Amino acid sequence: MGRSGKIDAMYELAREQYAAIGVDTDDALRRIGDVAISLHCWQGDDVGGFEGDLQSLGNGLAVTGNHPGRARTPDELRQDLQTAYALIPGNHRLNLHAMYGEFDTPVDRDAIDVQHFQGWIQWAVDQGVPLDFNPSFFSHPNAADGFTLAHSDPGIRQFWIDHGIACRKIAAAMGAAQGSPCVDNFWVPDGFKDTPADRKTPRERLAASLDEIFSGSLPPTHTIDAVECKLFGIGSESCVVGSHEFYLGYAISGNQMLCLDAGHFHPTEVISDKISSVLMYVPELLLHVSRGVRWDSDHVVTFTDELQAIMQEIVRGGFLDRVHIGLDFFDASINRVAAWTIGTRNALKALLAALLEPTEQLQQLEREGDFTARLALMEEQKMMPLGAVWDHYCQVSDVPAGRQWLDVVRQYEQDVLKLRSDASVPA
Ligand SMILES: C[C@H](O)[C@H](O)[C@@H](O)C(=O)CO
Ligand SMILES: [Mn+2]
Repeated sequence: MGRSGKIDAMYELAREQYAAIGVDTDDALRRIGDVAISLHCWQGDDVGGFEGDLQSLGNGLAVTGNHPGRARTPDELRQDLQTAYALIPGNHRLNLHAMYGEFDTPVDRDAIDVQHFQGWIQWAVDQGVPLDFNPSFFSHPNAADGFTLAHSDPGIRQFWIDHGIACRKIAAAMGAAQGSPCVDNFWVPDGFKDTPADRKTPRERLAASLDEIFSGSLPPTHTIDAVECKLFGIGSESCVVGSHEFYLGYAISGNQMLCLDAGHFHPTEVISDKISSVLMYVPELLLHVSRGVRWDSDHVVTFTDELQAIMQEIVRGGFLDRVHIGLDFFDASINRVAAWTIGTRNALKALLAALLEPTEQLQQLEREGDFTARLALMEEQKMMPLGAVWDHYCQVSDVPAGRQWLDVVRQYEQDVLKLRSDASVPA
């Protein structure tokens, strides 16, 4: 029997095994097929962007490593992304930062416009990859002292307000072109390295700036605003203006989507536990699925307990239609296409594992107070043949099952990535 036949046979056995505990694997596969994960463009070039002025990465973001093949142009980034999408089952999205526009001449952030994103919009339509968007409030001379929308200088604040307004218009144009809302996520780095004397006024300034940005009404069928909180960053260890409490309150009062990044809390604090609480008060949630190692280090997502818990919470709570799943990591020490592929495949594997749980049975046991059986069945679940269902999903999705995807990435590295050098950037 060939490999493909073996995958079919293993799936049939797995289907029986799951059916015996009341789980319909075909239904789980239908449901996962409807989930689009938003891949983050910034893994492909180490959060550099295409503004052409070689600003160093700042405002608490840091990428380490020098693996060959960083994308240097929008075309290279698109080619790399297409290589990754071809290795990931399902249809997914692209999360684009404003600094990744296509600029013939220098255009400052407050003056960017939809014309600078036409190449991306066309590519998204051609590829069937809907876009999400983010204003870029970092790596810019007007953010050099760590403050943007909460800056004490009204001129600097206005510059960033104009950037935020421009980005909402671009996101709405993307949503109109693709026929589905473009999630526009606001992460604002502002914060203090050392103990502030005044935490209140910067927060009032941030809220006022955001109010101005969000005052223009845009069709929710075109764009949905999200706001991303953070506990600390490099250089903002003592106080981040846009903290969790700040944005939870802001999103509830302004009806924005809240964004929870898995790396943005104390290392012992998990976002899986926050999902069901937050969704009682905000209509929708954006997740930045990331992996902090001791701090917000943005490691590639692996199949951790927390990743599994995040997906379990989404499925167990019936939240699949209210949670947007985005990725957020950047590792330049390994092949960047592999980083996307590993992280996205892991997110999907964890989601599939959650969809293959006997959720109703576990919740019934809990209602009855039978915590012994609940624990027993949760632990038995870990030995169920998830891998056989995953391989089948990859096979019917026409992407490599198992480790074969790595051969494709290695070949791409030889044929494409190793030929790139920073000394000869294509025009
Ligand atoms: C580049 C992204 O906007 C950034 O990672 C942001 O989402 C974040 O998480 C900052 O720590
Ligand atoms: Mn994030």
